[in-house]
Amino acid sequence: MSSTYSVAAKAYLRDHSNGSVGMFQKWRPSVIRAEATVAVPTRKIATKFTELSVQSISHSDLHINEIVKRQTKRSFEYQSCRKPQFDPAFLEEAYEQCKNLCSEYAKTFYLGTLLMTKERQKAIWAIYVWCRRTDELVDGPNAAYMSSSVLDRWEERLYDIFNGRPFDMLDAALSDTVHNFPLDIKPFGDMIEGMRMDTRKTRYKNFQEIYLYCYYVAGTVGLMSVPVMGIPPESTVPAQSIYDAALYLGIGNQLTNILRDVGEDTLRGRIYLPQDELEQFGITEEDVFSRKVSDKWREFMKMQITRARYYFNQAEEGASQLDKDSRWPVWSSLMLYREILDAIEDNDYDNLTKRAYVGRTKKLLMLPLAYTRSLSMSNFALL
Ligand SMILES: CC(C)=CCC/C(C)=C/CC/C(C)=C/CC/C(C)=C/[C@@H]1[C@@H](COP(=O)(O)OP(=O)(O)O)[C@]1(C)CC/C=C(\C)CC/C=C(\C)CCC=C(C)C
Repeated sequence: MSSTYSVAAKAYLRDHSNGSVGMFQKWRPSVIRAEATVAVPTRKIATKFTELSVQSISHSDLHINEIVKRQTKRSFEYQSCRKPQFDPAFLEEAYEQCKNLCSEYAKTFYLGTLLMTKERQKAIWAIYVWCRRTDELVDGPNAAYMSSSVLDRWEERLYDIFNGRPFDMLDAALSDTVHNFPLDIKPFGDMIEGMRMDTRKTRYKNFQEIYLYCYYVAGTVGLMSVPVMGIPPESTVPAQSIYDAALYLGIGNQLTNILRDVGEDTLRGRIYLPQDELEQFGITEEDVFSRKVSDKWREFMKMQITRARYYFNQAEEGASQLDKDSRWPVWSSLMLYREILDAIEDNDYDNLTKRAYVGRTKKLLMLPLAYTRSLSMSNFALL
């Protein structure tokens, strides 16, 4: 299917806020839902205190291998045959808007994208904007209007994007992107599923449930990014391990995000921490809601920080396997987010009343450091 967007269509897309759904094949995530119990062996890492489970959902349960296969296809005629034909000026403006949103909301990351090729930059900006808009549905100023039908409609729009029938200008940029790069729809759909989970759930029984949530809302970003960032032909490691690393970077980022925002989340009645582990440390929900930093809390946090660092370490090797022009933003994101964990330690583990942050100067100093890291290509076998 192809479609041409004229200036009139452009205006229509901008102004028409209730576009029809059109024909589409309903996409449904095939991965397990949070409530499902999955019998897979739990991997553990030893910490100073005790063993810590690090992964209790296997990537095959999340169907990652199938996504990798589809995204590493050498030819992707299945997409190019449906490539929408947009008016070039319209498309240029669409990408320009994505670029502006990205530079406004994610300054450091935006800076990191500047070394990438033009095509890749545009694609990452378009993906970024779609992810941000998805997140805003549940976390943004209009979150009060959130309902399952809003997410259903967003999912229909996702299908339309992949079918070359975008609803608005920003969707059109992504529609072009998914036809320029071998991007599979599943990680996008899984992110929407993560937003659904967020609206239903305010407690997480164990790390398995947290891991699933982190996969949905952030691991998916890693999976979306790899086909755009590219794996160079000289890479000797299996694509699957690079995708695993990308997913782990998302998990590490999201775990860090959660640890940074514990206090803020309690104000919304939410605790994104494993209840069984809180219990093991003798911490009750009331303790969390009273926002008092006790020694028990500090010990608990040390463990959680160790686990988040584990994921960043797992991601490092993969970051060095990406195309060299794409490594800088990845290293910046990795180093910057990991630094937030140090900031929580510097606050003596008070993430209940304080928000750990990395100052502007530190952020700026990190950019050349990340650049240096991005110059080296790893020779190590992964994972
Ligand atoms: C290079 C790079 C970082 C590319 C990713 C660009 C991209 C498409 C980002 C989208 C991020 C986004 C808006 C996700 C929506 C869900 C969400 C809010 C997730 C949290 C992000 C940060 O949120 P926020 O902006 O609110 O944070 P602050 O409050 O401003 O601190 C997350 C924590 C998830 C972020 C996850 C990633 C960026 C995944 C990174 C993984 C890769 C780019 C793969 C790299 C490949 C290898 C092989 C390691």
